Amino acid sequence: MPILPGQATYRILDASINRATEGLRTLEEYARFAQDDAAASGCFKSLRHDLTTAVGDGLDRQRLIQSRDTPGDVGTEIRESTEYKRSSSQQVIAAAAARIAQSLRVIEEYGKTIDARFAAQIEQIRYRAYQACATLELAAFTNTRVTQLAEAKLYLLIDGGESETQFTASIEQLAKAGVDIFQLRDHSLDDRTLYERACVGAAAARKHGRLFIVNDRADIAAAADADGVHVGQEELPAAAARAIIGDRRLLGISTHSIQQAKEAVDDGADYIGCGPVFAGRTKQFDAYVGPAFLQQVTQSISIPAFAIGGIDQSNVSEIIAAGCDRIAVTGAIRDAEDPVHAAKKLKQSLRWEEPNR
Ligand SMILES: Cc1ncc(COP(=O)(O)OP(=O)(O)O)c(N)n1
Ligand SMILES: Cc1ncsc1CCOP(=O)(O)O
Ligand SMILES: [Mg+2]
Repeated sequence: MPILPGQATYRILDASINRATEGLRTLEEYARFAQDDAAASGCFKSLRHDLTTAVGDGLDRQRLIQSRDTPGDVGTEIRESTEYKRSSSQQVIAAAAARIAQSLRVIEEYGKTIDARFAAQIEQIRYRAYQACATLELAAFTNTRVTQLAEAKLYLLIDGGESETQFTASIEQLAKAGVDIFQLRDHSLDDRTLYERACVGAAAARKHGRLFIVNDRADIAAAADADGVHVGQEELPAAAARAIIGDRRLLGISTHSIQQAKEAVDDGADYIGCGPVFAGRTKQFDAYVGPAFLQQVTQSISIPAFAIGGIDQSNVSEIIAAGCDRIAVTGAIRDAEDPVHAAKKLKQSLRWEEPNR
């Protein structure tokens, strides 16, 4: 069927309106279901609504529908190889944002040939869409776990406790006392109980804006929606753990030498554990790295590094003197007469203060 010039314009407009609406809907769903952000979701919904209203008022809907000729559209056969590839939700968002911007611009330009007032309305919608897309993209790219990790100083390795109730109560009390990261480390629990503790622990930590990591088990970390997993040198390799937990969860790796620390960075760790620094009651070792290793790490490693092993109030100053102000502990809090007080005191010791000059 030959296409009249006016019909071609309507055909372009129809395709672009559909594209813009689909893109807006894609972002609306992300804001609603992935970010639980009612304001952002509402913003995309009203953009969609305003676009539909502007089209209804400014264009002849019958002509739009009559111009549609999907089987005859030569463009449906042309596909870029990247068009079917989206390896993360961030890519989905970036693609949808680009589609919205382009299609609104097309509607505006071709709309000018029909009705200047309609084109001006679309221009306003386009500006609002730019702003909404930029805000959503920024939020999607910012991993709040990484931001929280960057600020964390006190990391506690904790077992599953006597019951779910006791476990969550401990996490809540210690989170208020200043523990920034909890790691569920319990080799005695069966998988089901470990998973259940991880679920309630992650929720309790999140309630107080703290992170919750699972020791050794990437599968349980992902299933329980924890913030990440911590693996040792003889456990899952970094790439395998990452494949299970995904890009948005944190990966911690134990390191015992500067080579291992550098490897961990290259392998994509978000943080490292450095130790064992001193002898402690929780786990026995044949050798200890001492504060000298911490000095090497603070001089050459850029990701957060937590000193671990036998650290308590009596020797935390040695860690700080080595240039490290992040510690991971078990016994210092677990075995204290007053664990909340012990956590508060450790946290105070880690606060960086401007030295007198
Ligand atoms: C923060 C942190 N650092 C080091 C370790 C030790 O991990 P690993 O060497 O795998 O030993 P286990 O904890 O699995 O016995 C850790 N768990 N956390
Ligand atoms: C799991 C682990 N890995 C190195 S040291 C350590 C135990 C930490 O516990 P504590 O602080 O009681 O020495
Ligand atoms: Mg381990």
